Amino acid sequence: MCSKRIAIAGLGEIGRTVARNLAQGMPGLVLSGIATKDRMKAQAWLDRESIPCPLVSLDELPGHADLVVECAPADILDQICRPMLSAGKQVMVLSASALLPRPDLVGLARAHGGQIIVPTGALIGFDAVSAAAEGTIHSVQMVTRKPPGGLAGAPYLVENGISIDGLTSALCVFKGSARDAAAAFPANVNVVAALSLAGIGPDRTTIEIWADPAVTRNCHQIRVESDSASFTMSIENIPSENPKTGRITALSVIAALRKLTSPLQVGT
Ligand SMILES: NC(=O)C1=CN([C@@H]2O[C@H](COP(=O)(O)OP(=O)(O)OC[C@H]3O[C@@H](n4cnc5c(N)ncnc54)[C@H](OP(=O)(O)O)[C@@H]3O)[C@@H](O)[C@H]2O)C=CC1
Ligand SMILES: O=C([O-])CC(=O)C(=O)O
Repeated sequence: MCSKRIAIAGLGEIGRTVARNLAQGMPGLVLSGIATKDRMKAQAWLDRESIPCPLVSLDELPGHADLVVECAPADILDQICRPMLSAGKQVMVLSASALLPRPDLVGLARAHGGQIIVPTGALIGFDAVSAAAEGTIHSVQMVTRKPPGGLAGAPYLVENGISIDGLTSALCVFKGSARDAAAAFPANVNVVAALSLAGIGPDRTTIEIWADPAVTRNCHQIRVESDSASFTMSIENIPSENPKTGRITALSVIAALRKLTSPLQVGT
């Protein structure tokens, strides 16, 4: 049987870990292409890691892959998804914040037999949330606490003149819907965008975001009330070299990729 060809768009924190694991060998999967911005930097990294893999442009991805792992800046989501989905292929999307204002991408996938896969990423419990969504979910509330460095530069902070430099106590910098949070903090709370897609949607899912100098991890707490169960979940993510991104994110992608071909699947 032919291996499924997996390409990576964006060779940063997540992309490098996924590339390494695919290159080391994952059953039924082969690393078939990488699209990145700085090709010289990417080639130097591939040479250092002894990973043989063609570097391709975003529009060449459909010719090289059955599935693309999108782990690039949110503003190029369209450029990655449209050619793949139009060709009836799969995209695993990490920039979940950028999906919320683009429901047409789901329509494109439907029209051409493609698929968008949003992995659990830096969060937890999408199995229970999607099971509860088969019944009636009354509310999904999330509270995120990050070290100030994990929120620095977010458009909402800049546009509203909110300074988080030198904070000595926790500051609530945002309270609102997942939809508004995704627009306000596009590189910081992809987690709530993904959670909203698993559950009751971006307008009814709510989030508080705190800049907290007392935490060293990206901490997320979720409370779900439904007609089948009430549950509370929390996760404390160790930041990777990119302080905005928890280490577990790339591992979630690897686990999701492994499920694509595994003879045993555990969890919804
Ligand atoms: N769903 C979730 O739970 C989570 C989602 N994320 C999201 O995942 C995405 C990736 O995160 P992360 O790996 O930490 O990000 P990084 O910033 O570490 O890496 C992004 C990479 O994208 C590359 N890139 C920039 N422009 C282009 C382009 N035009 N074409 C191809 N590649 C490009 C950059 O390449 P170069 O180095 O050449 O500039 C960079 O290496 C982000 O959108 C992030 O917000 C993050 C954490 C959790
Ligand atoms: O959602 C994100 O973009 C990242 C995040 O909160 C985390 O890694 O904990």
